[in-house]
Amino acid sequence: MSTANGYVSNGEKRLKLTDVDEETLNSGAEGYTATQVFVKNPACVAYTYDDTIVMPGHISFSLGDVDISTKLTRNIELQVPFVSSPMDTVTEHKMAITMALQGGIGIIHSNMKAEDQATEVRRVKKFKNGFILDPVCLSPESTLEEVYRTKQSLGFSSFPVTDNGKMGGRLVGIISNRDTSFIEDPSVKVKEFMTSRDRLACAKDGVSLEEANKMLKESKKGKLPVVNEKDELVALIARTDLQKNRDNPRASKDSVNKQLLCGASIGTRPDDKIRAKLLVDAGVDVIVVDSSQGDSTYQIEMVQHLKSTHPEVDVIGGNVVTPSQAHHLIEAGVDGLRVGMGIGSICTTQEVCAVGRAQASAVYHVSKYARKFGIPIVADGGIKSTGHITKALCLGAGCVMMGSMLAGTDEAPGEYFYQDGVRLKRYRGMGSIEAMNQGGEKRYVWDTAKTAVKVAQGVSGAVTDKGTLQRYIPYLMQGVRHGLQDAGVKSLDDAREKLYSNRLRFEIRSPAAQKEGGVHGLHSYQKRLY
Ligand SMILES: NC(=O)C1=CN([C@@H]2O[C@H](COP(=O)(O)OP(=O)(O)OC[C@H]3O[C@@H](n4cnc5c(N)ncnc54)[C@H](O)[C@@H]3O)[C@@H](O)[C@H]2O)C=CC1
Ligand SMILES: O=c1[nH]c(=O)c2[nH+]cn([C@@H]3O[C@H](COP(=O)(O)O)[C@@H](O)[C@H]3O)c2[nH]1
Ligand SMILES: [K+]
Repeated sequence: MSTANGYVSNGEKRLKLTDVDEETLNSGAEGYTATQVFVKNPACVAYTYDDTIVMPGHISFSLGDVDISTKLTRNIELQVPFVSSPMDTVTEHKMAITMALQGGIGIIHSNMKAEDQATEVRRVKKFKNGFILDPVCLSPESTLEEVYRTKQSLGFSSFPVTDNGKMGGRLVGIISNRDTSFIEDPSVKVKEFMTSRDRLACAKDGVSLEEANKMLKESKKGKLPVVNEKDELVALIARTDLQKNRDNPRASKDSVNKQLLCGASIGTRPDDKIRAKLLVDAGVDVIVVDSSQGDSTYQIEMVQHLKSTHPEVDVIGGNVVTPSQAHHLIEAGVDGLRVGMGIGSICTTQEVCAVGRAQASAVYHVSKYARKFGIPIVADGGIKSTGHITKALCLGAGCVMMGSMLAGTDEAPGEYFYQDGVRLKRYRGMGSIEAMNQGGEKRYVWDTAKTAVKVAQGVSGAVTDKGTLQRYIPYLMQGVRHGLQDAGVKSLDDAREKLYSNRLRFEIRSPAAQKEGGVHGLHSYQKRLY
């Protein structure tokens, strides 16, 4: 398909894009350009996702042809435009691994010691599909009672046994259900009933997944320990994992070592330079400098430091919501920008500080400005549905960052709990009192008055169980593909091309129209997402 002068040649047929005359096109009958909605805006109103709606376009391609690959930063490309937020109830290594396997990326939060955050990054970078790199181990001196307790709390039944009871110790045996089924005395030691090393089939460090698979088939066992030349345990391979972990062709990987991509956030205190160094040593691919108001000398100085000290690592600055804020961070050298202030589901910033911006306006204005410098935008927060993601992408964002959408999945930190019969997980703002207390004093020691009052800019709550990301992310992707196809948009480049040439059209919905766009008038209904 080729485009010229607003005309599209589609095979033999030469279609004018909207198939209507100029007068109709300019009358509002075909919706409005983004400039009309967001720039020539006499009422000085800012809009967000729910206010806006995208006009349908012409579909000349199949759903499967919709390409949602994108750029996160100047140098990082992703197959899927989804980023998990650096929040302590959203992104630790499990979330980051799954996000990267699904083609997106996770940003490990910084509400923990710098060394621990670096360990989380290392776990993502060292991840190998099908290889469990941190299996829970037992010692030969553990008792049957301990085995039962560990089984019960973790939900799995096989454990490697090492001389020191830890990962990396010398492998001395393995315990599975079969070993424990006929023993009654809870004080019996593991060494008495384990399957000992001499009866175990083990793989050598460096084994490929295919070779391991073959060995598991031959041994007819459920687990295959991997050991190094000193017979120390380096990994465990589980048959059940192999079955579900088919290689993911979309996975986000670095070009050098083909390891999963991983991001991490830091703050703007002097100590954060040390944190950044540890993260870089752990192999982090992108650092997000995390502030609610990113246009500060603190952040500019931090961005300059990162770009001069670790030029190989991309830096995302923010958060910003205006072109002038963006300009300062672009000048400082950022490779990407994070957009959104006070619009997150757990945010109270606009209430508490009176500063921020409605998100659709923020995304449109900052994307349009940063594009001149080749800087992609992450639309951060306020995403409640696949429709919101599609709108963010149609307004110029390269990616969306999500908190509440991804909290409450199996891969998010924390345990599920029940409240009023509903299965929930905790989700809280990083500016909530609870999160600030967890983070220790780092944020307040800067206030010289010892009596400084902590002002919350977020709340602490819970979200419902969404199950595993392995199903949820494909659902989100497919929803976005449907939306883009309906808008007549074949890729994210195509979306931007149409946005800035006024061929992508929008309208503002009245409050009644927004109601109409949702489910209405039913006595009761069930909402199943997929
Ligand atoms: N996107 C959003 O709308 C919001 C996000 N948040 C999240 O909450 C967390 C905390 O955000 P913030 O409170 O903005 O953290 P922050 O650490 O950037 O800022 C807190 C305070 O410390 C000051 N400060 C920062 N660096 C300094 C330095 N080197 N010397 C002296 N003072 C310094 C700042 O000016 C500010 O007053 C982040 O995870 C952020 O993403 C919080 C509120 C809104
Ligand atoms: O005002 C705020 N107070 C907070 O305590 C807070 N914690 C996180 N964030 C921001 O919200 C984003 C996630 O928003 P969603 O849950 O809507 O996806 C995140 O990605 C952040 O940008 C906060 N904003
Ligand atoms: K909010």
